[in-house]
Formats: sequence, structure tokens, C-alpha cells
Amino acid sequence: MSSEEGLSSTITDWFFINSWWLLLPFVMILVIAAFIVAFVLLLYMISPLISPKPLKLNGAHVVVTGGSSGIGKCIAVECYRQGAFITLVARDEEKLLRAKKEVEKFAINDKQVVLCVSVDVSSDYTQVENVIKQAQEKLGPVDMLVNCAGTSVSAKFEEIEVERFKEMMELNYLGSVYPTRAVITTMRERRMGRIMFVSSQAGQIGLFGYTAYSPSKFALRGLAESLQMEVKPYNIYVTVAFPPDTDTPLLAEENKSKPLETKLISETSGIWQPDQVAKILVKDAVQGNFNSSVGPDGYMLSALTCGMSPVTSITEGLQQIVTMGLFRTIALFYLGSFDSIVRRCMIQREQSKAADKRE
Ligand SMILES: NC(=O)C1=CN([C@@H]2O[C@H](COP(=O)(O)OP(=O)(O)OC[C@H]3O[C@@H](n4cnc5c(N)ncnc54)[C@H](OP(=O)(O)O)[C@@H]3O)[C@@H](O)[C@H]2O)C=CC1
Ligand SMILES: CCCCCCCCCCCCCCCC(=O)[C@@H](N)CO
Repeated sequence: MSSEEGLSSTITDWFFINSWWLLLPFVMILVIAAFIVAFVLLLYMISPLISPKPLKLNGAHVVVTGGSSGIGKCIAVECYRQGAFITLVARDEEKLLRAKKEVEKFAINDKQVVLCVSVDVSSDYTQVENVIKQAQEKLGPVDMLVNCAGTSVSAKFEEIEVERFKEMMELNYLGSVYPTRAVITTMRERRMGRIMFVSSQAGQIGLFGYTAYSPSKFALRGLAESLQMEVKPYNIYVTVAFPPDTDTPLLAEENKSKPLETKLISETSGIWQPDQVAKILVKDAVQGNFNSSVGPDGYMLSALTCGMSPVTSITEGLQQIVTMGLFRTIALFYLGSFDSIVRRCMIQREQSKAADKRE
């Protein structure tokens, strides 16, 4: 072998080994592309999880429908003690004035105002729009609207007058649509705002005795989800609250005619005080959380029924992913016990009917 041949084969080997490097740019492009795709996917997953900036209640204008009693009144107090200006909306003027005096005790500065507006939130949209306009003229644009006006009926399906089904939808559902409709345009223009809908645990689970009430509370969730998707780019955050039984005049009234089954089933998540409930609801609305639940059963119910509802924090999303199967397992036991409550009550009723006949 001549030295020339040896040299050329060394050059060929050298080129052969090192020519792999020519592929390097392509490999790098592939790796970078993969990273970009992964990053974009991650951004997509993370983007709905980014928490909004909390609302400053100090100096904010908060409108509370149903603010003259129960949970609504406690929400007004909670906002007032954080420096907000309040508009209380309800029908009964005397009750409104009494509530105003109670709320005013919690002032933290002498500029704060409580305004009372008497209107039926469920009957005529134009009226609702007018009173909201008046309130905005006096206390400035609405920063937070709390839709808390509502009522309930608890009885067996065939014992509820058919008119009541319509009333429930009118007050609990339309009575939340109208005030929301009246504030949303200004909120959009200002690119800020909070809207709370007060649903109920009976708006997450259908229960014995709530055939008229539950659907009106489920409806709020559909409204809230749709609206949230529309207004999120305008920095407006929607909250749906799902309180358990709460010690208010409404619960006292409801208890007068409530079927035993409903009482026994609702006891599962206990009876809460309205000020405890209000604190949790206000905190969630201020933070812009979509879901607001009260107590351990409320927490489980919300994780279990999250469906396609928006998430407002990474921990919330992770908790839902991890706990859903476990909570469904627990829920099956609850459902079993509710069925047995209903069956036992039925047997008891039939026995006492038979005894009555014998007498
Ligand atoms: N208490 C409970 O156990 C639970 C209650 N909830 C929900 O919380 C909300 C408040 O309940 P709660 O505080 O117990 O009830 P209350 O009966 O104590 O308060 C209801 C408020 O709504 C007002 N209201 C009623 N009807 C109208 C109307 N047509 N137009 C304007 N205002 C009206 C009332 O004033 P006025 O009558 O003068 O108009 C009152 O201020 C309701 O939506 C209820 O469904 C949810 C879960 C549990
Ligand atoms: C893992 C699964 C956990 C399941 C827990 C189930 C608990 C069910 C309790 C439902 C209580 C409903 C209260 C309705 C209150 C209300 O809206 C009325 N009082 C209004 O007047």
C-alpha cells in the first residue's frame, strides 16, 4: 500500500465518522421543536389556572340583592367592615332600613355609605336596571354584585303547587339574571368586576323535597359558567357559592313544612351560621374563585361536581384530579344512606297511616 492510498483512506474514515455532525442541526431543530410544542401545551394547561388579582374592597361599591336578611345581610356586613360602600336591594323597606342600621355599626371610616333600594329583582327588568343606575349615580360604578335574593320551597313533588315551580325560576334564576345584566356593560367597559351567584348545595345535588328549588339553583351554575367564559378576557370574575343549610329566617320558614326526609338528608352537612358562610363567600369572590364551597361536605361536593367548570388555581385543579375517584366512592355510601332514609320514612308513614285507619 502506497502512502498516498493510506492518506486517502484516512481522509474517508475521518469524513465518514465526522459527517454525522452534519445531522446535528436537524437533530437540534427537532429537539427545539419538541420543546416548543411541550411548552405551548403546558401553557395551554396552565393558562386557565392562573389566579386573578384580588379585588380591593376598601372604597369599592358592592351591591347585595337580598341584603336585608340572612346570608345577604352578613355578606354586606363582611364587605362593609373591609371598607366597601354598600347598596342593599330587597322589597320590604322597613327590613331594609333595619339592616342598614345593623351594617352601619361596622364602619371603618366616616366616608362609608349604606344605600337602600326597594325593588322586586324578579318581576321587571327595566325597574331593576333603573335602580342599579340610581345606585351607580350615588355610589359610583358597581365593583361587585352579589346575587343573594332568593327563596325556597321544600315539599314532595306532587304537593307543590305548580305556580311555585315558576316562582322559583323567576326569583332564584331570573332574579339573578336581571341585576347581572344591569351591571355587566359598565364592568366590561371598566375591565373589572366581580359577580357572585348564591346557589346552594341543593344546586349541586338533587334531593328529596327540592324538586322546585334545586333546578333553580342548578340553573345558576349554567349561567355562571357561560358568563365566566364570556367576561374573563375583560377581567371580570364570576363566583358561584354553594352554601349548606344556614341558620336564617328562610331556613326557619322552610323547616315549618319540610319533609322529614329532607331534614335528615340535609343534616349531613350540618347547619351553619350566616356570618361564617358570608366570610367564606366574600373571600372567594374577592379572590375571583369560580367555586365557593362551605365545610368539608361542601368541599367534597364541589370537587366531585366540578365537571367543565373553570379552575382558578393550580392547587384546585390538582386536588380535583387526585380526589375525584375517592370522593365518588364516598358519595356512593352517602347515596346509599339517603336511599335508606327515604325508604324508612316511607315505611313509617305507611305504618302510621294503617294505624290511623284501624283507630
Ligand atoms: N338559608 C339556607 O339554608 C340557604 C340559603 N341559600 C340561598 O341563600 C340566599 C339567601 O338566603 P337566606 O339569607 O337564607 O334568606 P332570607 O329569607 O333570610 O333573605 C332573603 C332576602 O332576599 C330578599 N328577597 C326575597 N325575594 C325578593 C325579591 N323578589 N326581590 C328582591 N329581594 C328579595 C329578602 O327581602 P324581601 O323579602 O324584603 O324582599 C331578603 O333580604 C337564597 O338565594 C337561598 O336560596 C343557599 C343555601 C342554604
Ligand atoms: C363526597 C360526597 C359528599 C356528599 C355530601 C352530601 C351532602 C348533602 C347535603 C345537602 C344539603 C342541602 C342543603 C340545602 C340548603 C338550602 O339551600 C335550603 N336550606 C335553602 O333554604
